Amino acid sequence: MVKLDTLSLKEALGLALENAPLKREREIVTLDRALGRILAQEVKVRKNLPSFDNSAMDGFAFRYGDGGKRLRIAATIFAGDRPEAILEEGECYRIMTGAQVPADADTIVPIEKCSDVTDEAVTIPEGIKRGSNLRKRGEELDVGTTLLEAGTVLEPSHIALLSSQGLMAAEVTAPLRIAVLSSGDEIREPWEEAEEDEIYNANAFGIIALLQRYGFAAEYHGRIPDDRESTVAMLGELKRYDVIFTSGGISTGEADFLYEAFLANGLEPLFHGVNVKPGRPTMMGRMGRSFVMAMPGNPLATMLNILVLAIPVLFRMQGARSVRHRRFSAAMGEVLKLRGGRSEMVLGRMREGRFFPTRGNRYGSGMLTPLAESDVLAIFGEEVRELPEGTSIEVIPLWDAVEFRNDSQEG
Ligand SMILES: Nc1nc2c(c(=O)[nH]1)N[C@H]1C(S)=C(S)[C@@H](COP(=O)(O)OP(=O)(O)OC[C@H]3O[C@@H](n4cnc5c(N)ncnc54)[C@H](O)[C@@H]3O)O[C@H]1N2
Ligand code: MOO
Repeated sequence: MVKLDTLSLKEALGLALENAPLKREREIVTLDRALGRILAQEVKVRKNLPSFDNSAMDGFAFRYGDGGKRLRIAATIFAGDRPEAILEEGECYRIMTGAQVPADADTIVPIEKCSDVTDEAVTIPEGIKRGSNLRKRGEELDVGTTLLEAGTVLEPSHIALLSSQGLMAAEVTAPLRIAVLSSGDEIREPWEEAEEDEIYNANAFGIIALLQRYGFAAEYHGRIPDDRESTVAMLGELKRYDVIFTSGGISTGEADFLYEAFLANGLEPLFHGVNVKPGRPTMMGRMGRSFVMAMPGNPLATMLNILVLAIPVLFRMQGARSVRHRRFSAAMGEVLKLRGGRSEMVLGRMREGRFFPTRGNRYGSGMLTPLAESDVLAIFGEEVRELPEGTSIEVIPLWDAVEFRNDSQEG
């Protein structure tokens, strides 16, 4: 019989992040397909932003020293014009937003701040600061500097930045190939007929959807057979996948031979057993070039451990430069007592900055409904036994649980 490890959640996550193999293959995608993909190489600035001095306002461009004077309008400059510098003494330009500012003007005042505006002349107010409303060439981005680093997870802002550089495609890491399998004699697929003593497969499609939520595509590979030999054979066929998810059959029970079947296929386990509730039997390791993540059968345990342990690892494998759980501070909305001795994941809902444990934290890891009633997750350490109302804690939003940063801290 297998004896489970008692790694802390933090140690388990650390081990997995360190040891999960990186996806090396790359591909080029057009920017309309690049959202959520991960840059495979640094992109440098190739066009200054802005690329010419221009006006931030519809108004008048003048020499700073002429503030407070009445000036003749020498020319009107529109966006797209290529104006010459033609100012004589006592003159200014009428200028539109985004239009080039000639070198002989250095300050811009919006039209609504001026007085006595006619077609020929304008009175500029006093006290306008030198350089006001002038967007200088290169002030935002300078040619040759780094625009985006390798490992950036492309957000809408990044797509806009790449487009601003005249780029229409990006080199990103190829998507991870992910297989999902389930195990258990009692499991029937949703399209099969389940007797009273059989249960429908909730995990496989829950897992696939959870992965999709975070931008990963997975294929359902079916049920693991009930006997040892065919299981060994089936796992042996999975080596073309980068990641293999299973749910169930990984605990210490008589019928839980999944672990041995992985070992028979060359699995090098990183850990089997995490000191967390729920999720105790979770196992991860490398099998050839594949990374195996065997999750517990209990549906809630599977979903929460994928969120907490698997999603950050997938981002790392996919090439993300840094990934961590997104955490918000909150206050306990009511007292919470815990058993202690094991980290505990507690589902809850937020109301006005306060955290309310779902059903007073009285539910089992075999259930699914608590997840549907919750929007955040709090994780408490092994030493925590009581959290009085008002205690400040951190919560992870369930459906937006990761963030990407430059610093290398994970959590
Ligand atoms: N002696 C011990 N027994 C158990 C321990 C332990 O440490 N010592 N851990 C318990 C914990 S915690 C969990 S979690 C379960 C996990 O066991 P397995 O990963 O081997 O999972 P199964 O026994 O196969 O299934 C558990 C439970 O989940 C249901 N299940 C499985 N797959 C699905 C699916 N695809 N869709 C819906 N439901 C599924 C299954 O019917 C069982 O009810 O072990 C405890 N026991
Ligand atoms: O820890 Mo088990 O994973 O309670 O459900």
